[in-house]
Amino acid sequence: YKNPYYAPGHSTMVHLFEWKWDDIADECERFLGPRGFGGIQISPPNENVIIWQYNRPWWERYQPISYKLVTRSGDEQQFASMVRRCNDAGVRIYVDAVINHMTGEPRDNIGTGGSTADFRQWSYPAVPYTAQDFNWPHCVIDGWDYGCCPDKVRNCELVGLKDLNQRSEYVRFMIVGFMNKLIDLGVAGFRIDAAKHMWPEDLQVIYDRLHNLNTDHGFPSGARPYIYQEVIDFGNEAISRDEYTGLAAVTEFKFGLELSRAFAGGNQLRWLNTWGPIWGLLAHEDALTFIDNHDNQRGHGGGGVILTYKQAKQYKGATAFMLAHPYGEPQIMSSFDFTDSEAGPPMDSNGNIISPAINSDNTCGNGWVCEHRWRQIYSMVAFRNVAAGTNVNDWWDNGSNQIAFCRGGQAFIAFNNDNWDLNQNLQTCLPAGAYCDVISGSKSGNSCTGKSVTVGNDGRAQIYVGSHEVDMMLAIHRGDESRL
Ligand SMILES: O=C(/C=C/c1ccc(O)c(O)c1)N[C@@H](Cc1ccc(O)cc1)C(=O)NCCCOc1c(-c2ccc(O)c(O)c2)oc2cc(O)cc(O)c2c1=O
Ligand SMILES: [Ca+2]
Repeated sequence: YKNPYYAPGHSTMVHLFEWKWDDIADECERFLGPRGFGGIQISPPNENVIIWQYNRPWWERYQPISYKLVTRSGDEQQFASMVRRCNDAGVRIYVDAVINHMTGEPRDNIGTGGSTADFRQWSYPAVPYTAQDFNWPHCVIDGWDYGCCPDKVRNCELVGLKDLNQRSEYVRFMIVGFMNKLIDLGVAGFRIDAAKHMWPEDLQVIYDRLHNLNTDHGFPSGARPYIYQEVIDFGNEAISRDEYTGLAAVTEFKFGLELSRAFAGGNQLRWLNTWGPIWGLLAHEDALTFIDNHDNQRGHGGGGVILTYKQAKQYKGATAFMLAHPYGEPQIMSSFDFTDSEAGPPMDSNGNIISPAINSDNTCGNGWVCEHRWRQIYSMVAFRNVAAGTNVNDWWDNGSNQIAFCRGGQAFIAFNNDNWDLNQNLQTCLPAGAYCDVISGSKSGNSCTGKSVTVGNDGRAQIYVGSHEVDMMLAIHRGDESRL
């Protein structure tokens, strides 16, 4: 359950938060496939309750009302078409699976597929679930339960959301049926939402009943789904993410916290020369890593200050480090612009999601940020692909916030987060020749729109990153995007 099964030459997952299925399929063909992205995390594809009371908040999609594949992102036919088109473009699909709970008790009683429920009777006829399928006696998790009482965190209701009993054979049957339908449609795996709120032994039973990935979508026979479990754990709760790493991968929330601290200036970059498990991070094969996610970019989920698209220079620096370093399985957040942390995606007066506009310079409009389309970010996906299979070597730092390292003999990157210029003759580990810096520009024909770097026969080059430049890093590699 720890192998994403990316297509050869592809890496890196992007969370296309709240995107519609037709737009995702287009993005796979016109951008993500050609740029070597490995996969996409999509928003929950099953029917959720409609919450107009808070003007369609983003979190309404985390309140299931049925397992019908009908949401504001599209219907079952559009979902199937997206998976087919993306797999054909070499881009995998991972589903955000909300299986811990159903809805709370919202004011309105109608789902995105027209289903209704009787929340107060724990009755969801569109599944169907009835009261016997939920944990009993009904209780709500309160703050101190996280510190004292694992049983309550699993068996009571998370913020009042009706808590399913995954020990029930019927509930397991319905959840497994929902997930196997998605696997048979060609998805490559799942994010398990709120995994901390479910018993590991119940999850193990569910995972083991999942089908192998569909070989008609290019997966090897016998391939198991890639599963990464959302366990928000900063080490101060009774439940530890270590209870879940034996089952499948786990979201590594400390990763984004530590890199945000380093790139926001709270910790010197030189300390990153030991980046990896000795920082208290999960083992490499267990870790789904990210700077920010849909929840903590809005300040929820505990921890500390997290860099987002709103701190562009530092965010691009931290993201470049995430993609340049071999540790973990990285995920890039792709957001819509927001000031209100509850706000849902751009929508028209009927509540239909507005598609991202693609501008002439390949950035997004209509309120979509599309971090994955920022040159400094997509260029680092190509960097990561070229560097696959190599380690970090030839680390250099200036004792504070100027660092540089190679990836084998394939790629080189330098960062400058000090208030003075980086201007050093450094070992790039690359063959002699000319390279385009893929951060300040790109290769165009046989010239560079940004900086160019000349590497000598000894692999060394003069590396310059001014402290006032738009970006804090310079990256070159042996791939076509950089090598002249
Ligand atoms: O802010 C939110 C939603 C947050 C959220 C949603 C999906 C996630 O995957 C997530 O990690 C957080 N929801 C708002 C509004 C809200 C929604 C429903 C409700 O009954 C009450 C309020 C909110 O203020 N929520 C309370 C703080 C965030 O508490 C939530 C957590 C959560 C936060 C920190 C933890 O350490 C933890 O173990 C769980 O997970 C969810 C998972 C869900 O599937 C649906 C949820 O409503 C929530 C969820 O409310
Ligand atoms: Ca639960």
